[in-house]
Amino acid sequence: MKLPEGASLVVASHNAGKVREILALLAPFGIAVKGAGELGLPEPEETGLTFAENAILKARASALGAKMYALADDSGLAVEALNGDPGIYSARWAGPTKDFSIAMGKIESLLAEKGVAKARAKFVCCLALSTPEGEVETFQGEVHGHLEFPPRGTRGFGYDPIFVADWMSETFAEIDPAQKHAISHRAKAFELFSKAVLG
Ligand SMILES: O=P(O)(O)OP(=O)(O)OP(=O)(O)OC[C@H]1O[C@@H](n2cnc3c(O)ncnc32)[C@H](O)[C@@H]1O
Ligand SMILES: [Mg+2]
Repeated sequence: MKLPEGASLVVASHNAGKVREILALLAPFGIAVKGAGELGLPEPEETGLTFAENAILKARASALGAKMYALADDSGLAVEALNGDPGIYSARWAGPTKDFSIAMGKIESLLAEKGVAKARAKFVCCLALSTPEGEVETFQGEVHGHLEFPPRGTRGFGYDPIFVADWMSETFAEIDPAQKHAISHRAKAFELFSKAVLG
């Protein structure tokens, strides 16, 4: 589907780190963008069992609520030695206070119990675009790498301080945001989205 000329877009996310990245990725396209928070849209319960199901339900909730096109992002970190956990539960592992040092510590202890060092992991991002009527399309991207402890860096958000992409030595929280946008799961999903929807 194509975004109609002059249509504005709601970014259906309540995560400030994600919204910042999505706005940076959208910036070159000159689209009027609004945040789900500023429109007072609720944060729906993420009852899906896949990234795509959750991205779709978030996009639809905002699109139908605002009567606008809405772009949602469901993403997370999947650790190979933990059978893909925390995966779609990545936000929930940080608990109600959204403390990612807790979530990263939990991953570190589970890996230590299994005796795994430099665990293979990937970030996954599924973007869903919904029309104001609730018709949806999804776009998925991944970036592969490994985990290093203790966490390093102050940039980025969430699990960035423990993730090192293949061919890199710094964590996603240490690199420049422009470098993250060149290779990230979100950037790869966004490339598919922009070609299909904005191209
Ligand atoms: O649902 P919304 O409102 O968009 O915000 P959220 O934070 O709850 O987002 P998700 O449900 O998609 O949960 C994904 C979690 O995975 C983590 N995550 C996703 N992308 C990431 C990235 O680029 N770097 C670090 N952590 C990331 C991050 O901590 C998120 O909270
Ligand atoms: Mg969420």
